[in-house]
Amino acid sequence: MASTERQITREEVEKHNKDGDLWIIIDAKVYDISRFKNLHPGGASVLLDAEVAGQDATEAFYGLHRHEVLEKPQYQRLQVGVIAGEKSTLHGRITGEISGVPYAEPTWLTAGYHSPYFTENHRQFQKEVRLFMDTVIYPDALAREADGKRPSQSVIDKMAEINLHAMRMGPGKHLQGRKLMNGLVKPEEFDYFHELIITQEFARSSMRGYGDGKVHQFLGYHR
Ligand code: HEM
Repeated sequence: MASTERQITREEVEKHNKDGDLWIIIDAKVYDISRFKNLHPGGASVLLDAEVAGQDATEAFYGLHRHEVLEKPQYQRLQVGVIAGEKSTLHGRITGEISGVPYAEPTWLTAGYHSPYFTENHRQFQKEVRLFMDTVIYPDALAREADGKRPSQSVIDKMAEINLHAMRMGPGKHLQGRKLMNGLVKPEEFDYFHELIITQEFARSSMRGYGDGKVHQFLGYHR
């Protein structure tokens, strides 16, 4: 059985509440932070606090960290099991997902908002661009941010395949005869609002801090 499936009771976790033998619960998952304690960027003392050591630290954790911290492999490895009979309820962003949080998305593209300019095709286009950003651009932006290298050729090729750069230049003759976004939008239907969506998606991904400057490099901007 993988260590992340091991069923552990809350009573058991409470026993591991001291320096050298330290467990905590975050969102029904049990983490052994005995050794990590001394490497914790937030210091060791907070982890030895009576309300944290051997306890459910979900609120304390989410008050101070982004969810993505727990998704990093070096921290995922700290998980030793799950609380018996309980289920995790918190998750990070779902790939390609359009946020339901009020004002997290451009209002004119949110469901129920009527606009004389934006059509269903624009909304579908937004979804496709978001999915492309999440699955193709982000992973490479993160990796290139870490190693300082240029965007991967494979990513540039994929961008060329859907004609992202051509679309980024806006509507016009240069789109004629090209297949845009796998055929989702016809060259003669492509308008400034489609272009706006692409620009917004790149800006959004930079704001989220995913490979910040690197995301702009994909569009040919420079820091
Ligand atoms: C498995 C458990 C934990 C991991 C992997 C972890 C990891 C980290 C990391 C990577 C940082 C650097 C900042 C960031 O990237 O967000 C950090 C900062 C911090 N952590 Fe934790 N942490 C854990 C549990 C906790 C708990 C339970 C507390 C509770 C009280 C805590 C309190 C803090 C504080 C006070 C900071 C400094 C925040 C700041 O400087 O703004 N951590 N932690």
